[in-house]
Amino acid sequence: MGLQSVKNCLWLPCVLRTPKACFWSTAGGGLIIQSVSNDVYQNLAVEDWIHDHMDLEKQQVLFLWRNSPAVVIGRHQNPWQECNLRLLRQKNIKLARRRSGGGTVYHDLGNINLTFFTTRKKYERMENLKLVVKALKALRPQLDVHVTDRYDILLDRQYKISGTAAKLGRTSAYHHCTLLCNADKFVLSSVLKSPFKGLKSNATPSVPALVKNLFEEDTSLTSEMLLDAIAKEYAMQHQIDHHITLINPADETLLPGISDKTKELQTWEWVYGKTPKFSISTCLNMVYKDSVLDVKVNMDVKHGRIEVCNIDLPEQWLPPGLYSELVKSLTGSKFCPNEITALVTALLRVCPQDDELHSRWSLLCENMIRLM
Ligand SMILES: Nc1ncnc2c1ncn2[C@@H]1O[C@H](COP(=O)(O)OC(=O)CCCC[C@@H]2CCSS2)[C@@H](O)[C@H]1O
Repeated sequence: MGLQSVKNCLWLPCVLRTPKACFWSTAGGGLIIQSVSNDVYQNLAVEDWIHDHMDLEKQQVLFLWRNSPAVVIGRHQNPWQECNLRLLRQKNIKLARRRSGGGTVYHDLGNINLTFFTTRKKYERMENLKLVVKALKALRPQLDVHVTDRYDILLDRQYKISGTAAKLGRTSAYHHCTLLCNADKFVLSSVLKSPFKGLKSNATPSVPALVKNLFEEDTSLTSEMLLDAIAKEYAMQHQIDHHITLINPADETLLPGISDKTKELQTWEWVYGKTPKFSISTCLNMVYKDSVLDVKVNMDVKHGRIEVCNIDLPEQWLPPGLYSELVKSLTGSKFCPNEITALVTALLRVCPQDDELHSRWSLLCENMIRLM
């Protein structure tokens, strides 16, 4: 079944009922839905919505979704430690923090995401992954794919094609996983490299792996074929019809409260502010008038904000008043280039207009901002 034969929203005729009743009135033991959006925040919000609103005792759900380029970190991770934030900004790649634990992955349209929603009691990652492997094998029996004991799916015994994470609620749960079809591996590896040295934290570290795209192994495969094969296998195991119901995550009528969920996932406070406390101890090698100046910088960052800040500048390099103003305004600020740029620009404005001071200040600030 291609996308053209995908049935439109099954619950459209029942928008006047409560959302729960609405989902309820669809197929018996399960529902397969696919997002029409490629926005990572909207799609993660759909996960939250289903987790919070649906009665998964009555029917389990498989949610299929793909995102435009994004890096997705785990709930307890540190984005500065996990990826190259500067490169993400340059390339316009979104950064999202999901609610499940685990490591950092790269998404683009060449990567499929699958979310298996069940009650907490019925949550079974291995079964879900075996279902995916079975679907792949049904499509291409010669594929050498298997599930590892850390719930990755490997191709040819060594290449990761799928990573897993999960969220267990009080009564509901979901297990979601990726499937690399033809993602940009060059971008994947370059954005998942942190330039940071000297960062200390208790955040969950990712477990880097060699990755491969399924389409490298078989060029005749398409994402639609894979989605369809997975939907078929899921439908068979749940004894439901294998129609894929399209869902629009921007539809407040169908998913009341979804836009607030989407907005929350986009906030700085969620993406960066939820980072476990960390400290940075680094040395800025600043080239000034043909010599290299080593400036030690130590910072403690809590909730994404600078809590303690020490910059070890040579004496008299900056007027002492300006130095203490700098440290004072950095303390409490977001560890974020935009915020720091605004702050140092404002500080310089109240300083004497001296060329020498100006170039020293710019050099220091540029180096500090590059850290973030
Ligand atoms: N898209 C994708 N798929 C599989 N493996 C990937 C991907 N991107 C990066 N990687 C590799 O996995 C490691 C991190 O492995 P690690 O085991 O640390 O983390 C994971 O696997 C998390 C999977 C989360 C899945 C969610 C499903 C929907 S939203 S995100 C990374 O360093 C790369 O080497």
